[in-house]
Amino acid sequence: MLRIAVPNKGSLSGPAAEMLHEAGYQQRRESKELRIVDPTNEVEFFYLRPRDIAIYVASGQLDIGLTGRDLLIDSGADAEEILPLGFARSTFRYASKPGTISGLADLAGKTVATSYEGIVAGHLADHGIDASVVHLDGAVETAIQLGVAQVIADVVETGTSLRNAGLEVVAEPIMQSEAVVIRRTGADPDDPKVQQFLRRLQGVLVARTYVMMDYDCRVEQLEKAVALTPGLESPTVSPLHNEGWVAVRAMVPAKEAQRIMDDLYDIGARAILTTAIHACRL
Ligand SMILES: Nc1ncnc2c1ncn2[C@@H]1O[C@H](COP(=O)(O)OP(=O)(O)OP(=O)(O)O)[C@@H](O)[C@H]1O
Ligand SMILES: O=P(O)(O)OC[C@H]1O[C@H](OP(=O)(O)OP(=O)(O)O)[C@H](O)[C@@H]1O
Ligand SMILES: [Mg+2]
Repeated sequence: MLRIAVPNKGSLSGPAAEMLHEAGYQQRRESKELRIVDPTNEVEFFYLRPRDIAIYVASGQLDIGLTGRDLLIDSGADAEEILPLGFARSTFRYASKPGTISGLADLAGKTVATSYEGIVAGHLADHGIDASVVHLDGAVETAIQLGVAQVIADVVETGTSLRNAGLEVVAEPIMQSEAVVIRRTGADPDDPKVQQFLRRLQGVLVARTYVMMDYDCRVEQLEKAVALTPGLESPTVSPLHNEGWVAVRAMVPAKEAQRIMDDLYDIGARAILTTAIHACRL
């Protein structure tokens, strides 16, 4: 049975459960459940604090985990990222009151408040900056106003929290984060159960990012049309009853679908339609 760690709270937990559900796995019915078994898929899910997931996975008791890249790095645990999941995207940045810090070097001698001490201490050391780090559990944006620190380092998504606290970002982002699948460093990369789990999640990612496009076009326009819709391998082309016409079917990135439909129309393709993909194995 594959043992998987899933975030039980916070920004990662809802989208992680949704993705696992889309991949065909049973998920817990209520938020107090800490462990469920999905017997059909031979998987056991452990609902753990997002911060603890890398530590559990590194210990070897759980095969894989879903967590944030920033949390993985912050933990310093002996675990590695094997698949990015495309949700909970954020940057991790320094911020301070406008006009107080102009670049990384100005952090020397200052106090930086953060919930991610591991990332920040590592970043400061890498840049040879001697600054103090104070650990806070959350709401770190308030630390400056209350005099605990002159600088904060925190997750930034829309920037609303910083703006509301009257702060601005300082220097380049420390890192880009998103939800990721992790496993213990050095674990067997060919474990068939893990591979099957990853294929299922990849299927969800493809279903979320691609649509199926169908259209009819004249044989003379086929090469131009296929250049617009190359598909993942190669498009399916079938003859139509009307001589001189073919039907084409290919997967296209959902974000580009409208532009591709316009371009296909311009070269004479007709009956252009898209349909959602619900599941996929590449
Ligand atoms: N606003 C956000 N947008 C995107 N990702 C976020 C956001 N806030 C936190 N994250 C991500 O969520 C993970 C942290 O999860 P965690 O549950 O510890 O904190 P949280 O989501 O802030 O929840 P809480 O603070 O309520 O406990 C990190 O990977 C972080 O990058
Ligand atoms: O750039 P934004 O879109 O504003 O998002 C970033 C904010 O979201 C998270 O906070 P959360 O609400 O989880 O509270 P916390 O600080 O207690 O973790 C994070 O710690 C930032 O404060
Ligand atoms: Mg938070």
